[in-house]
Amino acid sequence: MEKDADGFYTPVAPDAASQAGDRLPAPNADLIKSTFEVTVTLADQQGDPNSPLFSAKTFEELGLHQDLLRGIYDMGFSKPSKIQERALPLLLANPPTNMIGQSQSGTGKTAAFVLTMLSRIDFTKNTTQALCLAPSRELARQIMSVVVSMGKFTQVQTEYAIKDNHARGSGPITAHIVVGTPGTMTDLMRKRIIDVADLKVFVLDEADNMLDQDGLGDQTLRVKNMLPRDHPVQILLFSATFPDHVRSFASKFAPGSNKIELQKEELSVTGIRQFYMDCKNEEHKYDILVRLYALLTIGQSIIFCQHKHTADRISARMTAEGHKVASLHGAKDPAERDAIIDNFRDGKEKVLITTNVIARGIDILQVNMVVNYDLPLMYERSSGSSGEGGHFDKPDIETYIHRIGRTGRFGRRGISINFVHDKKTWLQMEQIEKITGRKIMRIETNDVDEMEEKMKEALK
Ligand SMILES: Nc1ncnc2c1ncn2[C@@H]1O[C@H](COP(=O)(O)OP(=O)(O)OP(=O)(O)O)[C@@H](O)[C@H]1O
Repeated sequence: MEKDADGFYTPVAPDAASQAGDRLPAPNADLIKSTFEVTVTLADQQGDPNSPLFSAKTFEELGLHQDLLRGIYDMGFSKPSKIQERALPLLLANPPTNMIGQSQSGTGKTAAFVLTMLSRIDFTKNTTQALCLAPSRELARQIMSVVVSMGKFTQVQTEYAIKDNHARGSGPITAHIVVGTPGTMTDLMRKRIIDVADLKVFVLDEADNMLDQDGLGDQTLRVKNMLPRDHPVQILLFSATFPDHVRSFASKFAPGSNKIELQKEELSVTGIRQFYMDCKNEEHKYDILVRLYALLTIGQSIIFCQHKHTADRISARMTAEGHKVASLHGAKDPAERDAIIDNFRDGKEKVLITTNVIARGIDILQVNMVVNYDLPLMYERSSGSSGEGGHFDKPDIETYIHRIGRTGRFGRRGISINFVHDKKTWLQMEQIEKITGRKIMRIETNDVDEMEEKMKEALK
């Protein structure tokens, strides 16, 4: 079969809150009352998408199986969030329709697609019927924990497609739902360890990243091109961001989709107060981070660096100086990565120094502070004739939105602090401020009391 210019084959139709500090921000907002508006575009252009018929105020009215409703309530959810209210009626309708769903970080996208996967499984068959891909093993493991919690009262069987999880020679996977990262998923499908003949739902979480040609696009497309072509598979793409350059590819990847979109100026939630600190130079950034330590441990915090070696360097230095911090990045081995994120999730570590590996999706409610030790930058290829080389000069707006979205989850308050240390980084931050339309306030670096005051105020 021929592939087209975009590499497609014929398109297929349609916590554990824990022992963290005692001054945590309370979930102070009911998301159902949230002010952000979404635009709903229906695939078949039939009906008024703003009619109440297309939204669900309660989980009961979705016609879910009793076992799934029990799972939802057991997780402590009482009402659908805004994205769930708008997306679930469309996701669960028959015949199944593809969906491109966008809503801000921490607003409940996971539950929307997990419920869809669970509600479409035929539990009388021991075959794989839903696949879900995520950009990191940490996120795949988190999604799996939602599948397991929500499916607690069903007979759902699950399996991972992440590195080092499926022992060599352990035989075919027959689990109903497989969650993983694209490289391992491709590998297991190629070796026919995963058989997708009965597949009904295919989900991409963090879909803009999963489809980006500079990201995981090629690997994701390989998985897509191995899906069955003799029956429709419902394709669901979810993210808080869908930059213009992936939007049209996304529409081709999930043809005939219903779409839920955010306005550009509403990409990040209002509960996150954003600050910056003027540092004198790289070394001063380190000094400031150390001075912030007491504040970082009020709740939990994530410090983002551009490079693995920076994360390792500052965590080693802080540890040597008697501070308790952990570092996590993609060069660590899988078992170590799992232990580090699990300890952080359980509140055993309060400060996590990391890279973009956990910039997306990670949901740890106790995280009330995010520090951009380095601003997120995008790799730009040189326009020269050789096409070789490139540079990191432009701010990566999407990654910024996802990074700060690790705090302020589901209506909670959180703060983010950017370290700027020269003209270039200042201009990059100015660009972020302009594009996201959200004010970034200055905090004085040599006045610790003011620093503490402003932060406590922001978390109230
Ligand atoms: N209806 C609900 N009622 C109460 N809590 C909910 C509800 N839906 C989701 N949550 C909680 O909200 C938090 C954020 O949800 P989730 O991780 O799905 O956000 P997200 O939209 O996928 O964010 P991101 O864009 O960062 O991936 C989770 O802790 C989840 O348990």
